Amino acid sequence: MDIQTVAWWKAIVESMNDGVLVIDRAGIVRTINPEYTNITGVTPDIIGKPLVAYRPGAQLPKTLIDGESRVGVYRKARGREYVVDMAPIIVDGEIIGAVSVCKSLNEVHTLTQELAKQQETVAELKKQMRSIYKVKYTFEDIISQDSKMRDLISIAKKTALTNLPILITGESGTGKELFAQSIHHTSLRTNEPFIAVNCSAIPVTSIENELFGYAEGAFVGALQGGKSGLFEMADGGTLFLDEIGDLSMDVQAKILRVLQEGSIRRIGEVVERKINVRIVAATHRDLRQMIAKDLFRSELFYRLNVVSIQIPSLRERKLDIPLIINSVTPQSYTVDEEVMNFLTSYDWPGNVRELRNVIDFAVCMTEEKRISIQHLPDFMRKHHTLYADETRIIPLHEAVDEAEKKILQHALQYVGATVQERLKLANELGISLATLYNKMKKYQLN
Ligand SMILES: Nc1ncnc2c1ncn2[C@@H]1O[C@H](COP(=O)(O)OP(=O)(O)OP(=O)(O)O)[C@@H](O)[C@H]1O
Repeated sequence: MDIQTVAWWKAIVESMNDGVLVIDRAGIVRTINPEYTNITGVTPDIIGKPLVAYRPGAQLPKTLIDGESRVGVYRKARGREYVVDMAPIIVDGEIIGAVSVCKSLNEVHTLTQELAKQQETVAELKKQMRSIYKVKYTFEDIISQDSKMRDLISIAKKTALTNLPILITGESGTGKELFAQSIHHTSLRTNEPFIAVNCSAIPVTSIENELFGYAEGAFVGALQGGKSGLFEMADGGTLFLDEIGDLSMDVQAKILRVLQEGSIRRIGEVVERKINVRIVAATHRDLRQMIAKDLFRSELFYRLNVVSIQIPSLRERKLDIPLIINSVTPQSYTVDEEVMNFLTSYDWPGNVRELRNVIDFAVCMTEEKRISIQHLPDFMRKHHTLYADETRIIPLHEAVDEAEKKILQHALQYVGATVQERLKLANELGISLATLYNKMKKYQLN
């Protein structure tokens, strides 16, 4: 080696952040760098002397004999702690020396402390995430004295403790999410996240990104570092897939795959990520009918419908109406008997949600802490005049409108939003598709 090359290698070794000591084939120390002195306290006067004479416990000379590398050897000398990696230096198949590279344990301690700090931050963030995704409702919040509802609550409580998928069906506002939250609360996953996804509210173009996440650069506008999806966020907890009947066949197939494999693949990524998620799905649609029309995958239905909870509409459990009214009305308020009777006989297309809204509104309107018919929303007062007072003569067109609205409201609950389904409904109703859309607009039905 010429002088320039030797100077070059010396400069490299001296600039290293790890301590370096090199011995030749005879076990004589040929070089050490300043960091070696920093870490071990051994000064450069060792150079040119046999290592074992200076450091009797040194293992580096063994490397000369067996040619084996030694990694992470712990050493403590002169009150200093460090770890050493040792390797033979081989040229043309012959061991011509050995090198020892050491790292101070102070640095390792600092890194360990830094790691522990980061782990604490991750644990704290996880805790915060759990509190964000904590459920609000429990089974105690489900108000009902209906025997069918009591049976459903009992089934839900029992199955909550398992990992079985649950499918909750029922009209809008019947309490599907209330059941889903209560199930999570009672389950062993209660301290893990409850993630609710309204499948009908997420645009078709982003539903897959939201559910499965994506890798960096998966598409234009993808976040740096990629993004985890809702399945990943719910890991360890419960994923509530609300309005599952509104998902395209394509997305249904992908969800089915996730459930079968127990793992997800972010969009644009090839690695599979294991997930442990309990699925509770809900819909107001008749999935069996959708299967018959090739709008829902039967394999997914059977996978989700392991436990089936079919919540009856409020009009099918009228006894619950006064109970719910009383629970929503503040204690110091009274409700006129006329109001109670009228609300109990009403059909409640929006179920418990609509009933709660009507009472909240009436409580706001009354000034004497007494709810009478006049405090109900306009559309209900109209309905009351139409139906409650049978002796009163009302314009026929108002009665016809009201009846028409009720029929449409009811029918629309059971059909999807596609043109084909609406056309089929229009045919069943004996009107054209255009007339159906006009009437939906007139009565503000979606
Ligand atoms: N049996 C019940 N007792 C008390 N409150 C109820 C009951 N059922 C529903 N509610 C209340 O009614 C509202 C609507 O309930 P929830 O959101 O669970 O209905 P949903 O069936 O999931 O509706 P959607 O299909 O429109 O999403 C909530 O405020 C919920 O607390």
